[in-house]
Amino acid sequence: MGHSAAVWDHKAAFEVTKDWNGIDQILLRNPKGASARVSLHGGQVTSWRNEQGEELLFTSHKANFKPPKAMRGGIPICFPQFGNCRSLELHGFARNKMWVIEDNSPPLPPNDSHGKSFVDLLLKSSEEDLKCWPYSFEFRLRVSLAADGNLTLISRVRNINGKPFSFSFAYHTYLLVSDISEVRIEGLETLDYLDNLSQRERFTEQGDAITFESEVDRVYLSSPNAVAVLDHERKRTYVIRKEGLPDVVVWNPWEKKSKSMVDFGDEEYKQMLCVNGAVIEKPVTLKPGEEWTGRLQLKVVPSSFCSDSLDLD
Ligand SMILES: O=P(O)(O)OC[C@H]1O[C@@H](O)[C@H](O)[C@@H](O)[C@@H]1O
Repeated sequence: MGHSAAVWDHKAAFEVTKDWNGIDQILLRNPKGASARVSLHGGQVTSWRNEQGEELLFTSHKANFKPPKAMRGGIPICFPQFGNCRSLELHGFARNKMWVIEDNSPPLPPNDSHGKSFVDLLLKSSEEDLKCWPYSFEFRLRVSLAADGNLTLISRVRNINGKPFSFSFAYHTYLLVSDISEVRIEGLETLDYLDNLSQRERFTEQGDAITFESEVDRVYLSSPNAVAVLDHERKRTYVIRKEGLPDVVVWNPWEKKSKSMVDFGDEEYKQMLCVNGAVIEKPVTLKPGEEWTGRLQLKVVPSSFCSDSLDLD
């Protein structure tokens, strides 16, 4: 199909294989051996590995990869809503749909593909979606892996019909951490957040950095464009950079909720942390013909690269 994994000359370089449910998945590789996997089910990134082959995203051992539910882990796409504010299913339908590969996606600025291995996916509203959300859209997702191993997701949502619509959105990123008790988030201090554990009541973050000792389910509002997740035990830091995504969901189910989730191990909360980029408090409104773009870049740096030099502005 014109996309060979061996190609490395600024063209899309990917390989399509089947997962164990027979669903197409795309494998992206870079020349140094880093890789990422994207499933056509949900357009969900299911794996991201560094040059040493170490996995960087969490996937539950009890994850169910069978459609129509999104699998527990990786990076599910929440659209056209995050949460369950409307009559739609929780976190919207996009994560439960089959996406298609788009060979000639409308161009993005050249620096979005230069030197990267990438794939473009497309989701369009189906007859079934129109019954519960009567708006015609095209959702384009580019997933790219750069030569330095950084993973970038670019979402473009276009209104292609006669009436305006509004949506909320999140990349529900499940980061793999060594021990949740040893993890700290920087970049969200002093911000206001909505607490999902208190009927979305608004609070102001008081801590110098966010640490974990119980269930957390919050939406931090209007955050800076970079947030860092420091994993002391593994001596590495995830740096999340985002554009068009003002809010950040921070979620860890902790012990009790973990036990109530059928597709999640009782102890797995210790190894995962959802920190992401989202648009939740002020939904995006698109008039016919308008398009919205939301970018998320994930990068891992050694923790010796101390937070003072992370430049989280
Ligand atoms: O089980 P789901 O639908 O993937 O949702 C997982 C969690 O996602 C979080 O973002 C929500 O804030 C939680 O309330 C929710 O439980």
